[in-house]
Amino acid sequence: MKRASAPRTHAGDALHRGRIVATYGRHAMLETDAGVRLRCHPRGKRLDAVVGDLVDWSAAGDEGVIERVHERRNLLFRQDAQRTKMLAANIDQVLVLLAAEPVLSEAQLARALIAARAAAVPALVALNKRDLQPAFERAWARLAPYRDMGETVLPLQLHNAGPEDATLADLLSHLRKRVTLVMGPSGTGKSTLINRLVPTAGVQTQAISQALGTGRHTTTRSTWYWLDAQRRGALIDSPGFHEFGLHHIEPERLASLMPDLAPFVGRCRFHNCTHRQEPDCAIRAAIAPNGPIAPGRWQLYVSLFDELRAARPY
Ligand SMILES: Nc1nc2c(ncn2[C@@H]2O[C@H](COP(=O)(O)OP(=O)(O)OP(=O)(O)O)[C@@H](O)[C@H]2O)c(=O)[nH]1
Ligand SMILES: [Zn+2]
Repeated sequence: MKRASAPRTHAGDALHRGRIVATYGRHAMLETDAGVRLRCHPRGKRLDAVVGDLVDWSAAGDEGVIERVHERRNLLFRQDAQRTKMLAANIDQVLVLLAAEPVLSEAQLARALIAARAAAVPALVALNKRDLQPAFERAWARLAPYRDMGETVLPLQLHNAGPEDATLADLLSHLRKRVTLVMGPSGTGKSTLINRLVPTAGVQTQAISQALGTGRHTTTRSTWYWLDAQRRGALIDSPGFHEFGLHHIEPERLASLMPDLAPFVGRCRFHNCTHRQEPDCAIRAAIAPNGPIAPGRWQLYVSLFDELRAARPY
């Protein structure tokens, strides 16, 4: 019986499969199927691979050359007037980590959820620092519209938790065997969470910084951490949450990406209703303090719509 020969590059070098676990500038760290990590760079000038990508690579000395990026199941990115940033590919879900303090920005949360939905990636919200009262209760109440629209919102306490506190275990049950992109504003506890769930995270980060030649204090763009020795679940941290640009989303698509507005899309008098001031608008008719559409959510929609429309040159 004839054996299939291993795939090769045009130059005849053997191709291997790997996964991108960190990127920095033109360089990336890839992990082989056997779990070995090595530094790699793209065949061409630009690195178009992102954390989570599956790639074909060939060996060049003790480095790898990325020959091809496999087709992606999904790709999460943000885009503002200046640039487009790919955050991660092939993920199972996004975790938006918020906290009692710093006071949460609903606009930031809404943007992250819209970006996830636009990429067809499920999202999960956790509100950390339950020990900080009454700030926690206040923040929890502000998240009521999100719970009402069906988002999963979990309370969390990463510090000062009593022995009977089950919030971290609850969150973990949502993370097991899944690949989760963790995002959230500065100071909500992302590093604390990753260090609690991935005891070797610090060592891993250091190894990556050394291999990619980044400074000791610069963080790479995104980093992949396995949650378990069997390498089934993973967390990806992603810096730069505050300027979560949505310029890749057409304004006309916005309402359908907001779960509380979406059921009313297509029910307005005008088929091209923008839901801002047109008569007989089904979305505006559904605005009420206790839902289905909270007034603040509609205001968020309007300001985002205007921003996205202004970002388009026509
Ligand atoms: N009171 C309280 N503090 C917490 C809790 N979890 C984390 N913190 C603290 O919150 C602060 C910020 O936590 P980090 O893990 O550094 O936050 P981060 O999201 O990684 O922040 P950046 O690195 O700036 O993005 C630290 O001082 C933590 O000790 C908690 O459950 N309760
Ligand atoms: Zn309308």
